[in-house]
Amino acid sequence: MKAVLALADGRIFAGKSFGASGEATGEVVFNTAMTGYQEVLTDPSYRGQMVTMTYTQIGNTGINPEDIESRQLYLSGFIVKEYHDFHSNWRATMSLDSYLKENGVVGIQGLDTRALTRHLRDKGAQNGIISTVDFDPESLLRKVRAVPSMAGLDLASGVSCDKPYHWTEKLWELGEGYGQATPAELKYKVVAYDFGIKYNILRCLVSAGCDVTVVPATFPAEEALAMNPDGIFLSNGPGDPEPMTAVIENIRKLVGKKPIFGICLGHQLLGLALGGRTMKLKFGNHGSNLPVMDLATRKVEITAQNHGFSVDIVSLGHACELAHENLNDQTVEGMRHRDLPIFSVQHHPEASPGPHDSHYLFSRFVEMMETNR
Ligand SMILES: NC(=O)CC[C@H](N)C(=O)O
Repeated sequence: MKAVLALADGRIFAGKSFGASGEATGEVVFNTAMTGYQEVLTDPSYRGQMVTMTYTQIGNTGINPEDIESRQLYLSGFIVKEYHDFHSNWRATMSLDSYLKENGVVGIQGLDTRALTRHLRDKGAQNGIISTVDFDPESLLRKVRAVPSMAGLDLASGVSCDKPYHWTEKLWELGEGYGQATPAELKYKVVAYDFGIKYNILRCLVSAGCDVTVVPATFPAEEALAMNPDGIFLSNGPGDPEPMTAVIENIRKLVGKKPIFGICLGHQLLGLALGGRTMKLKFGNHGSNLPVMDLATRKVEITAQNHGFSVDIVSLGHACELAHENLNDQTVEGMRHRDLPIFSVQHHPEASPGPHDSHYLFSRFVEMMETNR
């Protein structure tokens, strides 16, 4: 079946339908990861976006019940060069096509994703529409131009959990699967704010010895502090951090009270709570092969990233120093508070998908909690 992708600036790509049929809109971004499409599909930070993979063959490893990063698929469309229906993987239980169909995610394949990626790099990430029912350029452009821009959208509130819960699952190990932590292993009490948290962050925290209680985005700071945690964690999540004013105000009440570690949206929210500004990048960073320097050790790590916004470090004045730098676009990759036990990173140390170079950040958080007990 035929499918088309129309971008808001008028560029149209023709391809074939896979996954669910119908129509979907969202901000089109490209992801440079060569593996891990299942983790990409279930990353809540992609809510409101349609993802194109720059890797050309997608579907070969099928879908398995283990590599999921949240309870559902959040992205609104999936764009690939060559979809492979014949999967071969000892863990696979179904095909990517069936998975997308079952979850109502519209896909398009057989288009020139290299041309699409170059277009997004030149013109910037922008809204798009995938359709298997309407092929009229005028009508498609009318529909895509009615979609609100990602800048200014608070999308995190809709993906957070409803009530607090406890998480005890550890990292995956070959031959073992996901282990469960015993109470004796969990030495540091952590309250983790869920703005669209990825499961592997929770697993990394537990494997590092954290006793994790996940709380909704709106959970009052006073109640979090009443739980007397050793540290607070601020998660990743979708959308623009700036309109999340109530959340930012709440984080402000936690600053100076407990050690804080933030990842991605959590890092951006922390930047805003500390008085800084955030801005939208031209096309952001989405992939699992992005070089970052830890400025404390001068070591370069290859990281997983998925963001379209960035913290302006200058806007934070003297309060925070730059701790990590993105070596591709020189954007702020991490910051450290000069006086308080607070640090955060823009990339995803939990990977999933991606290399484990940055796992050490979870140990840094634990050390910080230990020193500030
Ligand atoms: N992965 C994330 O937390 C993404 C943060 C934010 N939505 C951005 O696009 O920059």
